[in-house]
Amino acid sequence: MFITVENLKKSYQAGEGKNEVLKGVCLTLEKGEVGVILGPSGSGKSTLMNIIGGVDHADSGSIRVDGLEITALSDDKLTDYRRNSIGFIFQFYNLVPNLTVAENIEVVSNISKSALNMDTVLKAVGLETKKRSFPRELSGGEQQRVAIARAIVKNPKLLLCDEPTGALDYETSRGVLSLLQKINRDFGSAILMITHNTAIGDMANKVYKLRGGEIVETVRHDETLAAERIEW
Ligand SMILES: Nc1ncnc2c1ncn2[C@@H]1O[C@H](COP(=O)(O)OP(=O)(O)OP(=O)(O)O)[C@@H](O)[C@H]1O
Repeated sequence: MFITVENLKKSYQAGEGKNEVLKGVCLTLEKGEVGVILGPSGSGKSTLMNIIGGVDHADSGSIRVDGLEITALSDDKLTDYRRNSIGFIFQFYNLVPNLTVAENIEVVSNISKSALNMDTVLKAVGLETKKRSFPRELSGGEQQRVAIARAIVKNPKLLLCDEPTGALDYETSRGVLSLLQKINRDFGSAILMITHNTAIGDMANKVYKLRGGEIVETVRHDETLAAERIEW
């Protein structure tokens, strides 16, 4: 198994008491699979993803990514893991406004051990001609493509996507989902995606439904739908 999350628990302090945000979450993903985490606001989706991405710490439980036990890593090793193994994509693209498209991508490729070639990545996201543009000169969909290029340039084992289409219209969303599907196919990165949109689950090999910090249902698809065919 490529990713195994076992009995993951996380609480935050809330006044005098504790807010139990993850109550023993388990999930698995094979190499190159797409997983979707569906759940209402506050169900713990971002917390789960942050812990898998090495941005936050669990209270207990285990996460293995390609044989590496994340919960046991020192801070330095966790930084290495975040820097080299994980690509992050968010709803709001988090681009640096005064850097060009190429420079935004270089911020990441310069510190990655096995960075891909800039032109390969720009071609993969269809932005060859926008290399010298600034984010303000791009549409929302194009900015998200830059964010995707920045995430994949490090050649990550796992792409973590938190509502990647949350700020985009219907057609642009489908374009971004289709691009993620193509990247999954061509680069072999596993994808774990958070969404409120149940229809997006149809493009995933596995759908995990999270409610109140627990996985209440797991759906496995033997066949996945091409993003262009998803409707909502
Ligand atoms: N750093 C933190 N400190 C304290 N509480 C937190 C922290 N991060 C998240 N929480 C709490 O954990 C709960 C789950 O938050 P989380 O962001 O994981 O939910 P979510 O399912 O991603 O929600 P949304 O869809 O609205 O983004 C919420 O009650 C939130 O207030």
